[in-house]
Amino acid sequence: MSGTCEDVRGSGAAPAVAASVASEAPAPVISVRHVGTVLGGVRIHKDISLDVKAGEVLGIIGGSGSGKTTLLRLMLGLERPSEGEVLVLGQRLGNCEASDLARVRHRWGVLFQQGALFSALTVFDNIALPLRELKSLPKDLIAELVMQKLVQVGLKPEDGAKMPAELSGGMIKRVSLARALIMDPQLLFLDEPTAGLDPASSKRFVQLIESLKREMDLTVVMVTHDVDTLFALVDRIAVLADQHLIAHGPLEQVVQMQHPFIRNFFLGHVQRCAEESLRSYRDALSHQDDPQPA
Ligand SMILES: Nc1ncnc2c1ncn2[C@@H]1O[C@H](COP(=O)(O)OP(=O)(O)OP(=O)(O)O)[C@@H](O)[C@H]1O
Repeated sequence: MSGTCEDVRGSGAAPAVAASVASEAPAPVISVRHVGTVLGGVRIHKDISLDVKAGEVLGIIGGSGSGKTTLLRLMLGLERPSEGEVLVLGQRLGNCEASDLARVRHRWGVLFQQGALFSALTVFDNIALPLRELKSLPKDLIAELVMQKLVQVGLKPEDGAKMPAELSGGMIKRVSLARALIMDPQLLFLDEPTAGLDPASSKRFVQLIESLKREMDLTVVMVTHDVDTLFALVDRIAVLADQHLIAHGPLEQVVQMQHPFIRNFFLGHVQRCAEESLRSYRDALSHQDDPQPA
């Protein structure tokens, strides 16, 4: 199996330089070390190792069934690795105490693919849920925080009274994002954030994620099939295929790799990844208005 981009870049460093760089580098926000996963007797991952650095957006791509969502679930402590270990925000997941897991979970937010809103609760109550679970905040403060988040994700305060069934696809995503961010997390996980949205809504939602990422200084891990979303947001990508991590590095380096999955995935898009094109694409996106939540 081919090495990662980072393996290749790191291999040329003189040992003394490598050691001093390593001692100065901040600890990664997420560290996946030699992880293997077997679910229901089926091997999903073999020897996966990757880091997520503070402040970056890591995109995870791979074919259907390649184990992207399972990797996300390992990072969320919802699955245990069969081999290796996963550390998130300094906490080793898998066999930690429930109270330690609960503490670290308060420091991340998750946007699930279908939004995962509770259909019997209003928008307000869906967003307030994580705050109410703390059982220590006064009602007035909860109301104020929920209203702030509604506005921050581009919704109106009066949308708080609506039921999920009354919302458009774009609004559902925004409510889910507000809930994911209500605890002001350091880390945000996004599973197919633009799935099911039309191109215009998808573009507006990506703009919103980009501006919130900057405002809140978030580290983001995102699974996506969508090339435009990747080009708009990610710093590095991790590519899963044949149970392995076949690439892990900056977007512009990974697109050049010759693995058949990578070639097919980026077919027709390689030129867009040239540094200048990428910069102007992102500039154009961040300068467009974001008027409607549609
Ligand atoms: N609990 C489980 N028990 C057995 N097999 C599982 C379980 N969860 C996932 N799998 C299998 O693991 C493989 C990877 O699933 P996963 O959902 O992680 O893939 P994915 O890359 O996210 O796919 P997609 O892009 O289609 O959503 C699939 O073959 C799936 O059927």
